[in-house]
Amino acid sequence: MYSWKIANKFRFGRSKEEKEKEKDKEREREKSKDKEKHGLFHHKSHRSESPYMEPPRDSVDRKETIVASTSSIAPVRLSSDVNKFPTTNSSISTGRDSQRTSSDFNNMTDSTGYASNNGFGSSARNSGLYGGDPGNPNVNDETTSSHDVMPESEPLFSGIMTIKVYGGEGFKLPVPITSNVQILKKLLQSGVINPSSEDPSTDELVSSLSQLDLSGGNEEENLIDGDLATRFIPATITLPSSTDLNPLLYFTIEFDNTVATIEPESGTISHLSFNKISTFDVTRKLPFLKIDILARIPSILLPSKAWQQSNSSDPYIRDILDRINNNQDIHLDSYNLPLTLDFDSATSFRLYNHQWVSLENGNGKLNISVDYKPATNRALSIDDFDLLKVIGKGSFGKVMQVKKKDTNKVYALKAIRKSYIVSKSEVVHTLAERTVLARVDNPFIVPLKFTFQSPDKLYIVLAFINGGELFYHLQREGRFSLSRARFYAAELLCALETLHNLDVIYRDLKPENILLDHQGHIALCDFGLCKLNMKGQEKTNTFCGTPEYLAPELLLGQGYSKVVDWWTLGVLLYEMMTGLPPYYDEDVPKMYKKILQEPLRFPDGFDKDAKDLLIGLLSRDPKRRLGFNGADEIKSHAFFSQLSWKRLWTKGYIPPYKPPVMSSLDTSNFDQEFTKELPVDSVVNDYLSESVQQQFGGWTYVGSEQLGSSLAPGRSVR
Ligand SMILES: Nc1ncnc2c1ncn2[C@@H]1O[C@H](COP(=O)(O)OP(=O)(O)OP(=O)(O)O)[C@@H](O)[C@H]1O
Repeated sequence: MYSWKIANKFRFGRSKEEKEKEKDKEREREKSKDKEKHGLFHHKSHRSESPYMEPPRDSVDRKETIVASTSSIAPVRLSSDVNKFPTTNSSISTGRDSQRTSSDFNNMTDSTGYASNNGFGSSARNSGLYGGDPGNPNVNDETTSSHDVMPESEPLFSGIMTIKVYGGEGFKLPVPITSNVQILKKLLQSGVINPSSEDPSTDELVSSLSQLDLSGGNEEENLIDGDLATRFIPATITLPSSTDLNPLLYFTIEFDNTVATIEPESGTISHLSFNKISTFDVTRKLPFLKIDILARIPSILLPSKAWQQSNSSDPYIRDILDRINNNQDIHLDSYNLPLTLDFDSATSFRLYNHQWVSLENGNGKLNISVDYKPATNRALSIDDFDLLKVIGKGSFGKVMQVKKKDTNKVYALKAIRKSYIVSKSEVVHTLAERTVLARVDNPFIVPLKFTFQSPDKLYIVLAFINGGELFYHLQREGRFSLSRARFYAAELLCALETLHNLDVIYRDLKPENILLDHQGHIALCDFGLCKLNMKGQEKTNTFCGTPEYLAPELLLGQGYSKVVDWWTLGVLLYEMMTGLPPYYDEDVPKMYKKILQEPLRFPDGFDKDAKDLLIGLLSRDPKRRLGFNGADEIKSHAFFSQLSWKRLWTKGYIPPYKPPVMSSLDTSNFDQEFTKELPVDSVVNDYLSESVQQQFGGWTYVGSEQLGSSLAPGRSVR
């Protein structure tokens, strides 16, 4: 993942330009130190010298995944050999980032003298059949062929769901708003109050409102109680300083992590009219769709600061006021609308007909209809999408924000050049990514919508997750509060548990691979390092992952099982709570040595339960690591005792932080380096032999597990 990219220490073969940049950076750092010494910086707080305390975050680079496919390059004998760890600079083929050719890869010898040739010839590598430890029968290595990672056939299922929202009733504002006459006048003029009623004119209404004792006991300020406001205040307003219409209330419908925002057309807060239609691509039989009601109250409508201070002893009100003052939307209520998609219907179907749906906590109701229409299972092509923005670049190609032409739904589309992955011997990993995504069904894993291919490229269409990477948020904030770290760890634990239940090891947990959705829930992405078919305690031996997150058994080349993922969960929790991974060192071999030998240290005052959990997860002996006997072991730890896993599973907790996302089109959480690029699907003219093309058979996915190798014409869009 490359957004918010900063200089990368772990890439090897750094160019002259990069080295120059680093020197410049070093000079800048020196200058900064000088400035700090002379008191020119007052915004940076001093940090402890303690090794486990947080250094300036900007000294921690984006962590680069390393992908090496041999078991023989990793083993290091403790202590005497500890300085001979393979590093990305010397010995580990990064696979994705390496400039080496595949034949270099075959005969590579690292600086420690460990040969990296795994016994497979170059033809095997070129066809993606690489990796492994042929000498060790107990070890399951990357000898998987494309047939092993290709999905079994499953019944076809896909369609289009149309949701019509007619109106809503009974909503209210969660806080009183100011009754300043100027503002009220503007507000009341800005919406259609209630065309059918015999309401007095705006002026009359304003004057009658200002004569009311609306202060609710507060003599000094004239306020309109949230409940009362509902009858007068339009649902959509223009503010004194603007001409734009803003909804005070809106709601979102979420299906399979694709979100539609429904804003009112007219009416007052207690009596809204929507008249909106939204269509969703259905590729999985999910049991419900999620409806959330949110308030977007401009801070100009809030009572004075003095009022806020004297009335914020209630944590609920305080939280709401904080959010409004920080321009955040307030979650008011939600409802999981049950869906019965479990039918084999070749014809259209009405699931709800003008149904009034009451929200969970009784804060209003909505009138809706839901229709389902089965789709014709044809393979998609790039022509089915409008390309909107570039949002990121992976090692194999770019990721674009796109809009599907028929449903108008916004997705992330990852385009991968076939010839490139073949040349990097990454066919198996790429197929594994698609297979895992197609099989997995977990609320905290980015949902796959479709895959298709052209003669030159593979395409993956995913739900567009627009709250930004966890890495980005952690960088900005330094560290997270205990409850926020716990929330993310719990959702990730569920995601990893699901993968393990499918016999998949994830292998690359880190903040860079975790996205936040529009509400602030976790969406794990980048499944390019997944290892499939890992039953029980079965071991594999491929040296891959991210240096800071490598588990000791992986470094020691002893073979590793699913339990490595629990180590990485521990590293991530530690990083979220302190700002740095536990054994972080700029020098990679030193960091590996620390991972194997250094005691685990905690800052003073570290939460007792968190400490105990981390000691369990970061146990160097995989057999004694918490989670060795399954995820339940971790779930029942005291650190999570306040959590209902059932509720968590349904996204039932309101996330502690909501990223600033205005709509499904919003790309403000993505690096401008990408978003300012022209979104084009570049033309390539690679020749791929029939046998190479055959490896990609079964790639195509439109909600069914398999549409074979169907090749779309692959016209490039300009
Ligand atoms: N579903 C998504 N929604 C929003 N953004 C996404 C999505 N998937 C990927 N991205 C963005 O695109 C970037 C690259 O994606 P990704 O990491 O999957 O590519 P990759 O080639 O596998 O990367 P890597 O080189 O790290 O393996 C990510 O950093 C992320 O910012």
